[in-house]
Amino acid sequence: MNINTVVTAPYADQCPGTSGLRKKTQTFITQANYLENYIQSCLCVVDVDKHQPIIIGGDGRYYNDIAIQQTIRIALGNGFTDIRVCQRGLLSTPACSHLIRHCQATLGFVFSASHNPGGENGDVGIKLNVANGGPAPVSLTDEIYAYSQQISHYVIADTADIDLMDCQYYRFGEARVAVIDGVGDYVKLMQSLFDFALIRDYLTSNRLQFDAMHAITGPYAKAIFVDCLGVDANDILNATPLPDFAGQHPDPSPTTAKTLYNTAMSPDCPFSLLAASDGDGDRNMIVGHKLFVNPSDSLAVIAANHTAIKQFQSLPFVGVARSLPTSRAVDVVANALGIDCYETPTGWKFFGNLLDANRINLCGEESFGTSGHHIREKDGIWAVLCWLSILATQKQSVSAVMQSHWARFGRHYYARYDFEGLSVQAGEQILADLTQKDTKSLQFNQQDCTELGHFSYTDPTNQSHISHQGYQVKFGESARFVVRLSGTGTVGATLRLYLEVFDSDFMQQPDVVVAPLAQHALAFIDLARYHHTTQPTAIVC
Ligand SMILES: O=P([O-])(O)O[C@H]1O[C@H](COP(=O)(O)O)[C@@H](O)[C@H](O)[C@H]1O
Ligand SMILES: [Mg+2]
Repeated sequence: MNINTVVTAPYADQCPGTSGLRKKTQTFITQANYLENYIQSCLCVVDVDKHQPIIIGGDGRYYNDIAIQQTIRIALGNGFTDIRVCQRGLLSTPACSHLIRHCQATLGFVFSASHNPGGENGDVGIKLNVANGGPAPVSLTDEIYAYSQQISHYVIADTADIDLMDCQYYRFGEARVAVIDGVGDYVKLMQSLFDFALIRDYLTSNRLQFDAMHAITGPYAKAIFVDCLGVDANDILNATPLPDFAGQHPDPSPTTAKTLYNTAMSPDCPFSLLAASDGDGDRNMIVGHKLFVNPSDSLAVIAANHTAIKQFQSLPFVGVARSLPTSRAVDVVANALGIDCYETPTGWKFFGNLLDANRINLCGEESFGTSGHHIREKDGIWAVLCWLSILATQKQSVSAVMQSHWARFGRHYYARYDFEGLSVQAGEQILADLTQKDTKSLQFNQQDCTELGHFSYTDPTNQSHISHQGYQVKFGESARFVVRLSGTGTVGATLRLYLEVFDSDFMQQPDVVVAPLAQHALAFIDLARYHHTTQPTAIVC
């Protein structure tokens, strides 16, 4: 095996966002060494035993094949001797997290831009996960970025493409590249965490519809829902991963998973539970007949019903965590259970240390992410299995489960308004100017503002500190809004406004309840000064 050293030069824009490096596909295609620079930077900085396994896969999107083959060559060039690549290159983010832990790997790459569109004109991303199975922490991504800014060369093996169709080994001197099954170990993990007999029995008289959105969860959904749990294969929509996701946006939301959502809202919907996952399989959307379950509520319901889930039956249920903009519905449950509840910045990487320290068993985010201590990533299919376990145990519909939850704990009405297409400068200016606001007379529904400011977080396990993670305005326990900039886009800036209003009357329309708070927040931000419209481009409600 020949190893070549290739001279290169830095790209200024290789700073990772909320979840890895995400750019337009064309950035990777047209800019020489763009991928290679970043992979080399990661491998130089990680400081791991090169004889331990590393895992490589992706969500099946356009450019995955090139990224995977080049990463194998660069890993070989850098002296890694145990490289494990998934069959056909297919690996979901949660399955990668599990494989890392299961094989005692030191790191894993998932090539995915998550819920962002794929194809030649879509997006490509590089997610790097570390030895605990979780996303690389900020300290590491900062170092990777710093390395990428002074890179002068990368090292690459002169080897042919590996055939990824079948599971087999390839030897290169003392190094081995193994093509492994990316699905089987994850299926075994799910079988160990849930009572499959209970769920299977429930599904003999109740139907699940699942939308894999032409993305990575198709093979996992077939193996779990169809082969193990007896779901009709026709009830798994868009189950074959396609490089361009059939031109769709692989985002599990009411607007993008439209067919499934419309089925749920139709009077004669035959399904008890409808669900979807995103490009790389870590997000989930849960819908019942005529009821969209807000992700923040989903987290609270799973916490309140954790005893219905086998995974949570054998260990003490000690704590939960949510990101700042996620509603406080789970806080109320944690309070009732007498357990800890942590508030972290947006991004799954902030949950890892809490999970490693056994401070929490369950965590989630408003952005359609939920997971437990079984891995260090959010997990779309796992969340669906949690809901199936709850429905099978309670023997009630999704809306009955929600109504009894709200009757007990009250309801946190919630919405997220997204304003896309801002310039980066305008986005940053809005957040900067919030600091200057006069807030003395700020009130909502006769309630004074009780707290406001930029959110900072000190990780209680290692005291690492991070500031400016979103601006929060609180009106006691009764209402709150948060403003932050998205960290997952690839063009311009997206401003997100998160709105939360608590009411014990749970039968109102969420959009109606949050509308006055939205007006209040938009006036506070003074969005019209920075952007041509105050109409959101998308509302998740
Ligand atoms: O894209 P994913 O599924 O990896 O999701 C990523 O981004 C989300 C926020 O996105 P934004 O910064 O745009 O609000 C985070 O909540 C999530 O932890 C992170 O993994
Ligand atoms: Mg994702």
